[in-house]
Amino acid sequence: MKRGLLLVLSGPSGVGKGTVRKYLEADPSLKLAYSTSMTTRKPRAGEVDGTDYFFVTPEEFEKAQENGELLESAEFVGNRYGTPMKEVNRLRDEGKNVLLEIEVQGAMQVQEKCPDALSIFIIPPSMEELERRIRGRKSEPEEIIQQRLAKAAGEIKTMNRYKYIVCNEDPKLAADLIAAIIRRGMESDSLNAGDECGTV
Ligand SMILES: Nc1ncnc2c1ncn2[C@@H]1O[C@H](COP(=O)(O)OP(=O)(O)OP(=O)(O)O)[C@@H](O)[C@H]1O
Ligand SMILES: Nc1nc2c(ncn2[C@@H]2O[C@H](COP(=O)(O)O)[C@@H](O)[C@H]2O)c(=O)[nH]1
Repeated sequence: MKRGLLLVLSGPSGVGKGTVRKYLEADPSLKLAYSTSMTTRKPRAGEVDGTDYFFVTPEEFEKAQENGELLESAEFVGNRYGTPMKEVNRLRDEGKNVLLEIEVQGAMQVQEKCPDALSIFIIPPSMEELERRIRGRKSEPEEIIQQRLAKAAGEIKTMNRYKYIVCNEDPKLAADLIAAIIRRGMESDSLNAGDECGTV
């Protein structure tokens, strides 16, 4: 069986990564499996442990990191986030294309460890629109919104370190463009020849 791809979807908070992902997940031909991250952030209303994130204590996060269980990790606006590696490898071995939805520090770590990863950076149509979206979501207090927006400009400057850049003006169009990138990756023999992304 052909090993699945490793897909990295990154971009500033509020750009619409999760929204675009939902469109992609609705297409079974893409054989996507979402990698559920670990975080020390508190759950938002409606978020489910084990589905949206594995919500853990700082001590549990530290232990996972010390045990070498994380493919990548980062601190983002006061909380820690990381990708459990074992599950990523298991799903790829099953032929699934594993999607990481992560911020830029983690995306850089993955690109270094796994040069075959298909990395995609999502940009907003404008900074004003990014602010409208992050505010419109009403999921964070003002202080955190300000911190996330302050980070966004620096994050956008890293976009040329990704294989693809997609503007999310319309989420369905952005998802269609990303689906085309994934299909092309699925047809390539060189991308998923068993890269050494680390094992647990
Ligand atoms: N193309 C779009 N046009 C207008 N609104 C959008 C678009 N894409 C996403 N949104 C809205 O923007 C808000 C932020 O989207 P979303 O939560 O998907 O962003 P995110 O990048 O996953 O954020 P985070 O990184 O903080 O998890 C949501 O309210 C969503 O409905
Ligand atoms: N480096 C990582 N970043 C991650 C991971 N899981 C999510 N994220 C990113 O963090 C920010 C904030 O997320 P939020 O849910 O608090 O809005 C956002 O950009 C996520 O994509 C991860 O495992 N590693």
